Amino acid sequence: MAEMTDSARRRIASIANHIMPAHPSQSQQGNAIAILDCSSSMNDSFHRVHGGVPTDIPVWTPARDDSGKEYTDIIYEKAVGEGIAKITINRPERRNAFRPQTIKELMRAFNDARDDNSIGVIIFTGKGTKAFCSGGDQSLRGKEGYVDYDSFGRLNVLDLQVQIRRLPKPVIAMVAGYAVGGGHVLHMVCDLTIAAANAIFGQTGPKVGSFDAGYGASIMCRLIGPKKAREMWYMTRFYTASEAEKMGLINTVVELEKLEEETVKWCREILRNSPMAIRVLKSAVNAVDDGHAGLQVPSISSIFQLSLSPTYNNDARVG
Ligand SMILES: CC(C)(COP(=O)(O)OP(=O)(O)OC[C@H]1O[C@@H](n2cnc3c(N)ncnc32)[C@H](O)[C@@H]1OP(=O)(O)O)[C@@H](O)C(=O)NCCC(=O)NCCSC(=O)CCC(=O)c1ccccc1C(=O)O
Repeated sequence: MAEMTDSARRRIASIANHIMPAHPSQSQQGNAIAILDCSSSMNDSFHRVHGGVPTDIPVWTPARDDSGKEYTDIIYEKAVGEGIAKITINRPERRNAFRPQTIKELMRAFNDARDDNSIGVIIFTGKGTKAFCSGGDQSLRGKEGYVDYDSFGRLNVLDLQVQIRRLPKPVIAMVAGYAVGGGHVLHMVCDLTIAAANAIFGQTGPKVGSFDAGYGASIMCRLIGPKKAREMWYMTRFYTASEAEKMGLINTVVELEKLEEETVKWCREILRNSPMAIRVLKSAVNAVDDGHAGLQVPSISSIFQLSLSPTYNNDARVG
């Protein structure tokens, strides 16, 4: 094979950066080198690349928010050198059921990921392979619902749902095992859901006198239609991952072993696109269900402000 001149190398690097713009957290040079590797002969990175998107698992590093508090119920991580955050409910012994403390920690982590300009996509998942989340922790539920003022405060999961909907970055639910009850609503409020073949979806609330007459009802109707939504809520049946996919409840199903790999691949594909376009599209897709409250999302008002500014940049990553 003929030796490549420096100018040819630079030209290919420039085209490569045009095709796959570097994420702000990557150096332009690093990104170009990755593409150049693909364009050269059959080497290791060529094999790792599928459809132009690397398929290797990122290196996850523990992340913190600025409260200085430790996490007990969740794991919060960021991918080294990539714009991906991962937030994991870490109560596998309870099938990742949430208690008020869990929700408080999730809200802190989602806030941090929202405000971190190097993050473009957030993965939301549960520890282990048996459950994404089994809903509210039933051991804390008294006659008056999930109230334990002394130790935790009220169960604030509805605030978390709103936070995920308003968050101006895509949140991807990565589901292995059960996503049931309030845990099922949590995957529904995410932008996308990628499920392992062992995933099970369902609403269990009415069995224990609980219901979600907010997003839990409205988004479900939007996703699967009102007849199927009534079936899911009234009958409290469970559905397999392939049934859920056919119903339009989730985006795709993959083998359990490939779940994180596939989810990260989707994240990387999203990160190649304009974050501003994506944040406005998220608000737009949610607008019908979120009404005027949804239109208050900062992205919309930011765009008005930015478009009046002479320095307006279509790809600006505003917080
Ligand atoms: C999820 C299961 C189907 C899994 O079954 P299986 O794999 O056989 O495991 P188990 O042996 O049942 O469970 C293992 C272990 O985990 C404990 N556990 C499981 N789920 C919970 C839970 N939700 N809370 C507390 N603990 C849980 C279980 O007790 C076992 O512990 P051991 O010590 O080993 O015995 C199955 O576990 C199951 O059906 N779980 C219960 C699902 C459920 O009913 N969830 C609550 C639904 S209601 C809800 O989530 C609404 C809350 C809410 O978010 C809400 C939202 C909006 C408005 C209002 C509300 C509201 O206030 O209600």
